[in-house]
Amino acid sequence: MGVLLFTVDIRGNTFKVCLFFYLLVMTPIIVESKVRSLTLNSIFTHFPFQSLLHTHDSVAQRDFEPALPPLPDDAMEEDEDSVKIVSLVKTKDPLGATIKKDKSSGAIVVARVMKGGSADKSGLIHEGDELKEVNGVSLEHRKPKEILPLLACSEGAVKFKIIPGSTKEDMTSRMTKLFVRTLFDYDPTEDPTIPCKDAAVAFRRGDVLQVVSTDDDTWWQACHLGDGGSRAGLIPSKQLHERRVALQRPRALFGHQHSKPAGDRRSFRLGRKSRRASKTAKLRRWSSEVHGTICPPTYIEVVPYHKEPTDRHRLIVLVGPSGVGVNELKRRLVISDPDLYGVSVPYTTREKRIREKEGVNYHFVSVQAINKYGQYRGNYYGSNLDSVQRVMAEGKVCLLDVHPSNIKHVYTSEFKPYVVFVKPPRIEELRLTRRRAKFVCEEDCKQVRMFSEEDFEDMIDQAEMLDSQYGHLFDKVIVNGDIATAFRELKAELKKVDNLEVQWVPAVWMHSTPTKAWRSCSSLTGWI
Ligand SMILES: Nc1ncnc2c1ncn2[C@@H]1O[C@H](COP(=O)(O)OP(=O)(O)OP(=O)(O)O)[C@@H](O)[C@H]1O
Repeated sequence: MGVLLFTVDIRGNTFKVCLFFYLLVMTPIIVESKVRSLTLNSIFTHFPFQSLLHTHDSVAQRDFEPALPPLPDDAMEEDEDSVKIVSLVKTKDPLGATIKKDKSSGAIVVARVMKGGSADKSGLIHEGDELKEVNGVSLEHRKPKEILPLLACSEGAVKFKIIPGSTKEDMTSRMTKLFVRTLFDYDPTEDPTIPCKDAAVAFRRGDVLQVVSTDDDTWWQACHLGDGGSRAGLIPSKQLHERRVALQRPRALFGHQHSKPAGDRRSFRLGRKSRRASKTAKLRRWSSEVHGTICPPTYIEVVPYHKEPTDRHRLIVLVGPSGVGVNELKRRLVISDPDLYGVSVPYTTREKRIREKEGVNYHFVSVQAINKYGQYRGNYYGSNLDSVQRVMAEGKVCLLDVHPSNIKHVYTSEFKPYVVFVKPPRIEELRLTRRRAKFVCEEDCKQVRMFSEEDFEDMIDQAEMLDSQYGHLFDKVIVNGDIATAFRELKAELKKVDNLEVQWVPAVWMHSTPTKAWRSCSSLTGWI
């Protein structure tokens, strides 16, 4: 008896149907049942064999595929090749595409296909495709917002009648591999211009995103680091964010603000001397003038930095308004581990306070000696780079206290600065902690500083200004309310930074020229 062997391919699964086994098993049974005389015909009419033949026929006729709806009559009127019926199975995730009305033709077209979304994975829907129908409902003369409910209420398979766009490019070849750190907050729920809120990616300042497409001048596509391979979403392009900031200064748009809005303290300020109000207004005016002349921070390209055991520690830059506790935190760090932490003693033109020591807290110098450094509250502060290099060469973590405007001098691969912003807490907590601290400090025979209400207000005002002007430079914000808590948090953070195997640092530190992906992002430039 011959062996009949055939192989069929059902949706990629290979099923080998081997009649040999059927006959091998069945023949002895047939023999035992005294049906030697049965003809081949009777074998073929046997039920299991019939089922086998039926299966074969189904596979041969591809009966297993989902039934497509009948081609609509009017489809025949159009060029046969240009009409596509696409059936996508809808999961709880969105389809991952946005639509718009083409201004010239009035047609509904696919505006964007999100990388990794259902539409993208299907490979059947592309940017520029014209949507004619959804589940048999014509989209003619409909607005995009009328179409969304049609999609929302459809369950299971959603059927589209599509006229493929004329410019179908290979999307994968256009995908960029670009990592950026975001330098502003973005909350799509507060952005009325986003084409589709569900298709957007929210982020906080400092997040690292993988940008997968910069094709569109207005909306880029990106996903959070670690979400690689998952669905990308829309983020404002660099150009869009710059335009928005130019139109609506001085604060970042559509995002949470890191520093407390002035409203917190406004009630306190009412009735205070007008001198305070005019001082604050002056600071704000200066801030918006500065913002008016420079590009607002948007994104900075970052690359992974793999720290080798032989690499020097990164420079730790501590910034904050005067009196917030930068020196106190530095002092505690050095006491806690003098072999690990070292300081570069800064220079200042301000007066020496009681019990401050020359060469320990500061080098106290005249204005003439230091005026090349940055100005801050009427006093000059500065640090000497040689002394920073000396501390780092000793293999220590160098703690540097500078005004943020001077960070640019150490923003290099040599120092790889990690910037910590020490921020004051709310004014109520400032009053409580700083006044209580007086007694603790006195018992401990340490330097005591008396703060006035005006000092607290100044500290909070300055913190807001620093945050709005230099916030994009900050890697970490520590609120110095309770000193023990702030110190613990800072120490843990520095330890983490020192031990992290992979750190995302500005690409300019690692490459002398921007990467190919960054160059491809048209007008992306430095931000400082
Ligand atoms: N969280 C805190 N609770 C109570 N007292 C604090 C706290 N942080 C700092 N102080 C005290 O506040 C005073 C000012 O702190 P510090 O000198 O560290 O400020 P600074 O930020 O270095 O300011 P400057 O740059 O003007 O010297 C010190 O007496 C310090 O002990």
